[in-house]
Amino acid sequence: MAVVASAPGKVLLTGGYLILERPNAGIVLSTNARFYAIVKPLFDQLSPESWAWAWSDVKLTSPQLNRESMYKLSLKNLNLQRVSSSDSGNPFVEHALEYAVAAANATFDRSKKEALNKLLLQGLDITILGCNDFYSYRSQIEARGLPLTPESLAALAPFKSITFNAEDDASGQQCKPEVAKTGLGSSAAMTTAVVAALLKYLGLVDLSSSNDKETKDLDLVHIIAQSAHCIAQGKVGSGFDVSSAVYGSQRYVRFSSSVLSSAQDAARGLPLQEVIVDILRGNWDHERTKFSLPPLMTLLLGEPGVGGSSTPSMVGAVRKWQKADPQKSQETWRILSAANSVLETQLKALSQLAQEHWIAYKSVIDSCSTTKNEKWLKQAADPNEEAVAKALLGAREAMLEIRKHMRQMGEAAGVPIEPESQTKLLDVTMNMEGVLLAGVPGAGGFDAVFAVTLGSSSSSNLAATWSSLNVLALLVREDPYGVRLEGGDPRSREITSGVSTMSIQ
Ligand SMILES: Nc1ncnc2c1ncn2[C@@H]1O[C@H](COP(=O)(O)OP(=O)(O)OP(=O)(O)O)[C@@H](O)[C@H]1O
Ligand SMILES: C[C@@](O)(CCOP(=O)(O)O)CC(=O)O
Repeated sequence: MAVVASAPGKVLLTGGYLILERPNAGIVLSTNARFYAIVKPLFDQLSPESWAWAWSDVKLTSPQLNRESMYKLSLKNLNLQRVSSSDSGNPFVEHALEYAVAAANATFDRSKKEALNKLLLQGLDITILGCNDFYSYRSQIEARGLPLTPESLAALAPFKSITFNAEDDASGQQCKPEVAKTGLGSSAAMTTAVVAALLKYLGLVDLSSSNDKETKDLDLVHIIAQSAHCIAQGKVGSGFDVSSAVYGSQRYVRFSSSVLSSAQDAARGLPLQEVIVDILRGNWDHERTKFSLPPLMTLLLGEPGVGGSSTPSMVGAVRKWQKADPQKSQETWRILSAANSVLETQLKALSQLAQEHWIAYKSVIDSCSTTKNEKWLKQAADPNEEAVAKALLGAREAMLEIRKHMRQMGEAAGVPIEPESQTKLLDVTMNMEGVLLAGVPGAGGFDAVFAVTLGSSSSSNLAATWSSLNVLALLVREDPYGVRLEGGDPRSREITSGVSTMSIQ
């Protein structure tokens, strides 16, 4: 029987770079863009000779990249060996598989281990699929002469094939990733979906109910996915992307990287069976608290160019600057950290006001949705409305402060964190009626920008303005849910629900 799990992509609203160091926090919103993993047996029945086999056959298919790889998984030392492939493999899925099987092996008693071996001898057939929102389709839309609008995106066939970035960029722009992506964290969502589907398939987690057991299950998915993701990436990032893929929107403080030191040793030859025990027993000290946008606010993403930026090279440059100019960099980080906290506090205050004074809250949001920010305070008719308007303006001020110092950090480190073209776009965006905030998410650069709009009409107005500025408004919205089990293959769901009236193949 097939198991299908999915995990969401993310947008880091605050905390880019700072979140790499404890105890700095970041606000991360998960999205309705999801990555799916389908796991099923490769063979219908156990072959009569299979009892003598010391390996499991694994097939990994990535239809959007037109890739298929075959592996052998040693049942003795749990290592995965690629035996044939149309490409260079997928380190994220490969590590996810090794770690998930090792976790089952380390946890199960003898009889469960025998059942596990039998299941593995039936082989594993893994398919991975990412929603279109993870990837850039701008070039195809432009090439077909279609308008740069969300409607053109909605007309694309679901799970469309992915554009690779050209290796030699004619513009000479550095930092381009392998596939043309929007910056939603495809590798973290992919790793998390694969780990969840495998742990469920192997019988280590349940994931179908919401109780204490569910939290324990999610914690297990998290530590396995986080370890596999770091090792596959070859670096220990802050982990906000994996955490939001597992638990959904949240305020996040990173784990201490020492928890992964033994996994890093594994990359240098320590047996996986030993490493996994350390990972399972490790002191995972990350903090996560519930956070989502206040009511009547919409998260929007706009893609200003094609292909996005590669985070690791930007992080490297910022770290170099921190070493070269500790005094200035500490000062910038202090200001950024304070501004991040103010934005968080104002958004929390708005959620609170919505809860306690809904009528005043709704009335202010409605009137602000059609007016520019200079008028927001003047429109407030009583103290409660004034409190709402003040919190909205406080959030804007904090965002402007964050942008200013992120820009300065980029200039000092010599990397385009908020490059000039993005600054112009964000300024126009933040000055529109009904727009609360706009910024570059995460590490910044040329990935899609985000905006938070107020009320119902302002998001379509913003999409239309972006389109006139040659910016493609994506279909992505905030969706606070993390990893989950799915009822079936998402491709059959798309077909049966007859999603789009017209499909661009
Ligand atoms: N549908 C897919 N099938 C197989 N591999 C994929 C798929 N989508 C993305 N990948 C792989 O995932 C990796 C993307 O990782 P990378 O860290 O560059 O981007 P990201 O996780 O989206 O980063 P960001 O947080 O900046 O968005 C690439 O190696 C890419 O080949
Ligand atoms: C720069 C950094 O703080 C954020 C990167 O975010 P993103 O991948 O650009 O969304 C790196 C990290 O947190 O791992």
